[in-house]
Amino acid sequence: MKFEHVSVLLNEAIKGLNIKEDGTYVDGTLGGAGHSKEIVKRLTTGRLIGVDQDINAIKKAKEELKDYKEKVTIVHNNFRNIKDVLNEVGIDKVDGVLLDLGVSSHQLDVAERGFSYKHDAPLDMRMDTTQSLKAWNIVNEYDEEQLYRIIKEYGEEKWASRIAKFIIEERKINQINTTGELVEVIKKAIPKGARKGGSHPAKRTFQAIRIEVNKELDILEDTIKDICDVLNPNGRVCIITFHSLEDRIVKRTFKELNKDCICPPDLPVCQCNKKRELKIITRKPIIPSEEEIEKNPRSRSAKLRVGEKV
Ligand SMILES: C[S@@+](CC[C@H](N)C(=O)[O-])C[C@H]1O[C@@H](n2cnc3c(N)ncnc32)[C@H](O)[C@@H]1O
Repeated sequence: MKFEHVSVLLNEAIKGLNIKEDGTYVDGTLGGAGHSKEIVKRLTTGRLIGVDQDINAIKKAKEELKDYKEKVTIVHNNFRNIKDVLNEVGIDKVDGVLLDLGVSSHQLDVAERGFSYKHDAPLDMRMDTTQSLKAWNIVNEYDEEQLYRIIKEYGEEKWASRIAKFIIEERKINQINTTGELVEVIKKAIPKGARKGGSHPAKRTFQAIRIEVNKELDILEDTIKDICDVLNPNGRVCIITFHSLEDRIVKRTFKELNKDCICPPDLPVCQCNKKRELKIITRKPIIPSEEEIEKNPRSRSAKLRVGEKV
């Protein structure tokens, strides 16, 4: 299958990175290399380190960036390991880091990856296919309380309690092996009246399971702090998120990094010694134009936040 992915907030992210032609940049989420290509085109003596945890994305990015080989280093890894990745390629500090979070359209479109409720496929959802935890393990091995917690928290699903209960009931009879079987259980759990209109009934639960499989939220705060550590002064971090849970973490972490002392106000002298590390460039997140949303409906929920190392 062709690797199709339309980059979201492309111009806005490139502008946000404030690219210097001799700078060093990291794209932590290479995907189809749409953003990376625009970064590398702007470099003369500069360098781009591209990272993705999905081996298919790595293959695609290598092909897309083959004309820029001398300026690009591509690494199959999780962006949570950004410090190790830079260490391994002998780089100490960088001038910008981009994270365009979530799944690519390609990952959603390849049925056998098991990300989509629109195709029937084994329950997988791993971005990194070398890891052992799959959606199958969550659906068939988590207890009711764990299922409820992730569906409620990561899916913000109103019917989380019923969905968790119905999954457990189904498991007493049959294992749930495919995305299609899971969709049927979710449909049974959500009362018919509540299913009219709006989004697909399985959308939120699938999002929740995907986040749990790939530990998408657990790693975000620490990664942003690590990014801040590796940025040169005036270096930029640009993060594109696709749902409110991710955006909240980015907003909160940027705010924390933007603060000086965080001691309780009644302490006469500062004991935390915390220094402001990041200036917030986007007070409000940048969102796609109506034109972009019309051309690429997947961009609808995107938000870009930009910070600058002080
Ligand atoms: C939305 S796509 C990026 C698309 C890319 N910006 C483009 O324009 O083509 C997200 C990519 O990030 C990767 N990804 C998500 N979380 C990751 C992580 N923690 N570490 C490394 N790659 C990750 C996914 O495998 C996917 O290929």
